[in-house]
Amino acid sequence: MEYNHLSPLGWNTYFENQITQDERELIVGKVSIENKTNYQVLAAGETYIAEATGRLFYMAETDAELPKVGDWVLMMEIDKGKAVIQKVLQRQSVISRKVPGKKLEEQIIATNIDKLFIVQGLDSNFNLARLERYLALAQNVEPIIVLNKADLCPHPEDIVRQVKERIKNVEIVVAAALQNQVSTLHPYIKAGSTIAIVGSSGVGKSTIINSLIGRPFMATGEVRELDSKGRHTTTSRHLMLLESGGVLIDTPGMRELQLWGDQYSLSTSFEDIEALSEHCKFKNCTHTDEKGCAITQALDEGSVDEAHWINYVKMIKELAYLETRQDVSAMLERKNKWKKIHKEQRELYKRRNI
Ligand SMILES: Nc1nc2c(ncn2[C@@H]2O[C@H](COP(=O)(O)OP(=O)(O)OP(=O)(O)O)[C@@H](O)[C@H]2O)c(=O)[nH]1
Ligand SMILES: [Zn+2]
Repeated sequence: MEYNHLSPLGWNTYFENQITQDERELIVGKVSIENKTNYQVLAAGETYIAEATGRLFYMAETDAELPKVGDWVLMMEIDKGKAVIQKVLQRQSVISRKVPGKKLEEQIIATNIDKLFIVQGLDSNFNLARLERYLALAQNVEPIIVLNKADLCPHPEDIVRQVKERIKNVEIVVAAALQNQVSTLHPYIKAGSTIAIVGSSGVGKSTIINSLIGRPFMATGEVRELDSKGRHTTTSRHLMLLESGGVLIDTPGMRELQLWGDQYSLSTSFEDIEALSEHCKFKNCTHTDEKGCAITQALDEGSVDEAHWINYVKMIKELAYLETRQDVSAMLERKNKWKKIHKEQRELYKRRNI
């Protein structure tokens, strides 16, 4: 395989099969930082500062189609260390949320992820409902719950038990990153696999990364040095290749995590409830006050936790709203876009006189 050298970064045949004969001359790279106006891209033995072509911007119907951290891109070198991104290869997985605020748009957190470390502190930050919400991000990736700051909790095993009672079939590890106790994470970090780290602000994501790589990760400095214009750019996601193998993606702490997806995103956190709902009398049961609802019956019997159910109903409502509105916004976007294209085409024809 002529792209063998890319496998430590997670390259595989899924991506290779997308490259046409004509595109074989282009440089393949992985987006490691997204800046305001450009990207840092890792390729064979070289780090590039790259911009997306105007065509790529023009063709993108939404921001989500533009290069994001974790993406495999095809580039053309224009100068030493500088390149232009021509194409984003189709993603194997996407972690995204709804943009904060009222807008109904997707915000991509990272792409082409194999595993997701969902971090929570074992201090006052610990919150089961929030864990259930973060698990909805893990589509097509393996989630691992990381309970950090074990040093601040007298009995971490009690919390682990609590999580296990509510969330089935998800691995849970305990860490104390400030004390460099992160060895519980090592088994998940393998050569060629990409892991994103998510969690609210202050749970210790950066401390975990620093402890894993054994030195402080000076992201801002590196970016300033690499930015061709020497500008101070605020970056929010960083992809790094570990010396021991494996790729880590750090993400900014999130204040609110609004969902972007469909009902299937709930199947990890609410596997038990979804299984029960098959026995509801009505197909469109909302599991609130219908007769013959298997879930409310289980609640009455005490076999389903009430807080777990309340969170399920809340999240399912949020997704249902999105599903009805998503179509509308997608349609509007497409419409505006086509209007723009038709207008430009007409102008082009006019200039060419055809
Ligand atoms: N006691 C204790 N404190 C920790 C631990 N891990 C991180 N901290 C502290 O928690 C605070 C936040 O840690 P960060 O690593 O900056 O958290 P973060 O998740 O990267 O935060 P954002 O960058 O805002 O998303 C810092 O003061 C850390 O020293 C831990 O295991 N135990
Ligand atoms: Zn029901």
